[in-house]
Amino acid sequence: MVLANEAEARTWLAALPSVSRETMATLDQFVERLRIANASQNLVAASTVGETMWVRHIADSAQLLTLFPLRREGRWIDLGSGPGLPGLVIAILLQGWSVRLVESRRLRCDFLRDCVSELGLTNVNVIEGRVEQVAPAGHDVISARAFAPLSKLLANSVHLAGKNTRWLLPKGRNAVNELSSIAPAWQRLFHVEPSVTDAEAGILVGQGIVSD
Ligand SMILES: C[S@@+](CC[C@H](N)C(=O)[O-])C[C@H]1O[C@@H](n2cnc3c(N)ncnc32)[C@H](O)[C@@H]1O
Repeated sequence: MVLANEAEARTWLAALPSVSRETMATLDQFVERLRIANASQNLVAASTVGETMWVRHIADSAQLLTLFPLRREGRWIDLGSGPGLPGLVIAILLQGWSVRLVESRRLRCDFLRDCVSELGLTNVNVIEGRVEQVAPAGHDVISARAFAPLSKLLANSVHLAGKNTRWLLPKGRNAVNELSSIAPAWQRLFHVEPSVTDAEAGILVGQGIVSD
């Protein structure tokens, strides 16, 4: 199944477990802030701002929740969040979870902090800095969209993972190639799931770490 347009994306999202009318309203607020901010800083591709924001960004982020057994609480970290994709969308959808957004660019962090405050989110921590410098800590989920090539991503973030960590890595049309580029021991931890927003795109889903 691939979402064909904005109306389908909204309907699909509204049918996810625990997505209330209030949640949809908060997502609408986020989309509006993204549209406005994109006029002054390049947060998302301009071609996606008019007609495909819900498919390309909101549903594309939210689909990560369908790829593992969801608990009520947990610790999620999103690497290279940019304007909060997927991390801020996840924080809106999973208000029982603690969500950390790591982003190195100050202006983007300003946008994230403004959104957190305007949307009244209490479960988000914006970390302004580089992923590789975040203090070692365990997380239940690590996500990263369009952040870094897979081998570099893993090398720079393994200190944030443990044996139970779920990796959720949207990799677009290059998912299979990227997976084949890493060491076999790491490859065995991952598989590719299809994306609901692009028939040719894949999401790398992994579990745990390779210990030496
Ligand atoms: C291509 S953008 C993707 C943003 C967002 N994940 C998305 O899908 O729209 C990559 C983001 O990662 C950030 N970034 C790059 N290297 C980083 C690092 N080492 N630590 C933290 N953020 C980084 C960039 O500033 C940029 O906002």
